[in-house]
Amino acid sequence: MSYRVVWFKRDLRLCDHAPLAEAARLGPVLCLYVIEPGLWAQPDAATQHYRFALEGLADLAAELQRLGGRLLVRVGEAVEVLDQLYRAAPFLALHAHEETGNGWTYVRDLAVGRWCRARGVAWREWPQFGVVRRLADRKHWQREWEALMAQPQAGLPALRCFEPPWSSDLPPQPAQLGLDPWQPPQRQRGGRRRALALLDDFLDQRCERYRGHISSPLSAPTACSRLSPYLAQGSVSLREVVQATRAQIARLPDSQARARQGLQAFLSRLYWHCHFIQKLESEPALESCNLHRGYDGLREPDWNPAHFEALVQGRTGWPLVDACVAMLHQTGWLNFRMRAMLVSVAAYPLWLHWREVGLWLAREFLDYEPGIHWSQLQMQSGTTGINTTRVYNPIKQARDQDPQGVFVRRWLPALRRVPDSWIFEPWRLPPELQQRCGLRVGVDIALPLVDLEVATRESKQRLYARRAQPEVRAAKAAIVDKHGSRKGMPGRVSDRGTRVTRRNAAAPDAAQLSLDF
Ligand SMILES: Cc1cc2nc3c(=O)[nH]c(=O)nc-3n(C[C@H](O)[C@H](O)[C@H](O)COP(=O)(O)OP(=O)(O)OC[C@H]3O[C@@H](n4cnc5c(N)ncnc54)[C@H](O)[C@@H]3O)c2cc1C
Repeated sequence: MSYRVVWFKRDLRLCDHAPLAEAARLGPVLCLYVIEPGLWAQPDAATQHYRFALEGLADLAAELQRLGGRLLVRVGEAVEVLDQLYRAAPFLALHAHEETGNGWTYVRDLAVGRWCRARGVAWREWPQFGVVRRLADRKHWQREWEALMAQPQAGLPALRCFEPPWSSDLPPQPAQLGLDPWQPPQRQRGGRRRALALLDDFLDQRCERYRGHISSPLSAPTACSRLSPYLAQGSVSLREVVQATRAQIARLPDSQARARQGLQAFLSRLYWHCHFIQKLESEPALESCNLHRGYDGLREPDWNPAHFEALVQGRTGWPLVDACVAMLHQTGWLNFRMRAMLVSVAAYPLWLHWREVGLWLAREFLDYEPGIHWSQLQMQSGTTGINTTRVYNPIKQARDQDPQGVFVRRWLPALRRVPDSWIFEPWRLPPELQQRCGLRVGVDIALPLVDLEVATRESKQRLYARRAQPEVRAAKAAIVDKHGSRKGMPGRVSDRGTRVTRRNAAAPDAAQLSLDF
């Protein structure tokens, strides 16, 4: 019997799944998920991502079973698995969503394409985000995003499942895939049911606190939607979330102005989600090379392993930075402002190149989404050439976002008894007070690695000197053209929180910097 294979990757759902809907409309379907050892061996992969995917797979398998279907899970490289399947039971076509993943998935997809051509199997792919393959020009991108989000969700016709020739493989243990077994004990758990519950709760209740509460690491965990890992694994589709949000806005009475503002701000994030992934889609090299090649060699020769190690261990000596690292390690999540601050501290006073820092954070973030992640890493490190430089001072951020030191004391228990006046600069504590608080500076909390003010000033000077070079300035226009946001994009406000005007519109992505209000 001829059938079509639907290859599930980071789209673990049945709802709004165009490749599945189309395959089911045409005839019998085999639903396949491949656990690819090569993918999990990449330096950006972590046990938490793997476990989260398995949790999503369990929900997907249960949903399929309810419809009388079955999910086939195989362990092996994609081309190998497809070839074995084809030899056992030839199929007509391979259906999948387009994936803007890391360099490894890009190369794997090329290999799958070659295999399909060699076997005469039709490979059909559908976009799952507002990301356009082979985009010629950014000018009309926003229109395309709107059109995709407005399309009706793909409905699933009755499923006729092709009975696979084998049973599913048992998923290997993370260690068998070469993964470090650590996973954050308080991380979010995967699966569509959890994603939908979070979405409902956010749209009904939590959106009221979205504006004004997403910058502080204290309020952000409940004020933000927390949908990011589910969007990254595709347990919900972006279109589902956009449409549900728009429907909720339309239902809200006038009296619910705060909720409406919150939801509108949230919608602008969903838009930026795709804006950033589009950058990686259009420029796959940005995962490992500076977007603006004029910044090559700026930080590379000065790699300081001691600075990197201190950052990863949460031993920079700046309490807010170390508390964020501690929270991230336990939960797998941080809000936008604290992520930006971490990267800024790494890139400026610690003068670390973004690539190693980005790999570490990719493993730490449960929601790792290569397109957003690498674009943000470069943006916060000043190597895109098109963004206003924003350098976050971790002491000022602590005073603004955690004025009573509640967050810092929660994640750094050694500081619990330190009085407020010293809480963000414990190295200034007089020795007798240190003794009274039971704190040994240099032991319980590290001494700062560098003088924050001096190191930040020097790093900015180095960056500005590079930026002022005529050839660096000259190359900027082409990057703006290819990657810059355009006038009229949702949430496009300047980095001082004001709307982008014609006068300040020259810094195309300045807008993004203020997205956390
Ligand atoms: C250095 C750095 C690395 C980042 N890496 C990732 C990553 O790997 N994966 C990821 O999903 N987000 C990343 N972000 C963006 C942002 O911090 C997270 O999307 C957000 O904190 C996730 O929480 P949430 O779902 O509650 O967000 P909400 O505020 O509820 O936003 C809803 C959704 O909008 C999207 N979104 C939100 N903020 C942004 C943004 N600034 N840019 C693009 N899309 C956005 C996400 O999909 C998010 O789930 C990164 C930010 C920085 C500064």
